[in-house]
Amino acid sequence: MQTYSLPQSNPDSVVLLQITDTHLFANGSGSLLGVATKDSFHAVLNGVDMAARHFDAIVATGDISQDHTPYSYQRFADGISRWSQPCFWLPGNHDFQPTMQSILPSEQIKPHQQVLVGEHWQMILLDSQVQGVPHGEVSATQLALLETALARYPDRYALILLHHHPLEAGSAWLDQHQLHNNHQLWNVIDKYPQVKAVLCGHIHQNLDRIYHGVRVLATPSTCIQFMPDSDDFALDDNNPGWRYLELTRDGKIITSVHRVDGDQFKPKLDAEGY
Ligand SMILES: Nc1ncnc2c1ncn2[C@@H]1O[C@@H]2COP(=O)(O)O[C@H]2[C@H]1O
Ligand SMILES: [Fe+2]
Repeated sequence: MQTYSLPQSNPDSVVLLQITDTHLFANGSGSLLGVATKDSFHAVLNGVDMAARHFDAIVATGDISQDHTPYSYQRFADGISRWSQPCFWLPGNHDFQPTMQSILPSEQIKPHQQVLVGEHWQMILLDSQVQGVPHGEVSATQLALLETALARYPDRYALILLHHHPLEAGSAWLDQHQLHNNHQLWNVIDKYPQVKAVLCGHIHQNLDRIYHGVRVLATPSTCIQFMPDSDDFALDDNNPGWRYLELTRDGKIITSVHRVDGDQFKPKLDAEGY
């Protein structure tokens, strides 16, 4: 497995910017439940620029595309090209990996699944996609890759990234689409105390829990948001957002979710859906 080394610009910590669930289309006016996802994606990019907070890398945790087209991925690449920081991405249930890879190699977007982050951390990006269905599974190959990475660097704190949530988020309609073999992921994690957090997307909402002694974080989409703790499908009128994660030299994670201003990205339930 190829490993990427991300240099540490600040001796005390490394900062990641997480962007997730962009659901982009080739067609610039492509919309999901009434929200033009290119526009909301760019509103998040502009929000990050307004925040003017330093970050060392971008992590994009899946559902980059809604229509599987190569150009939808090019839209993502063009959007983040305003920044020079490297981007690490992984597939969600809506992604189509052949076209996702068709825009690589790219100067900025890296295909690596293992990243040595500064001096004290590593991050491991997993593929939890099951072609054609919304739920996720981590294959034996992905579990072996994770275990190999963790065993290789016992002295580095570990952040595991994947698209699907590896625990019940609290909404029945959504939890049917969680990581179906999450017990197998947790069986591996339980063996490696250096794992500090699991970071995911998919549920289009802010989640921050401790599970098996590990922090589990999910982050708002850059387009529509799902209502937390709702057993039936329900949209939330919270705005699109992003997350910063500061990984400190002593293994702490300082994280915050931020959202765009205004109300131009409120979804419409009766609009065209998934
Ligand atoms: N009304 C619904 N009931 C159940 N699942 C849905 C509904 N609407 C969308 N989904 C699926 O649930 C998934 C959760 O988020 P995704 O964006 O991955 O894609 C979504 C759809 O595949
Ligand atoms: Fe998803």
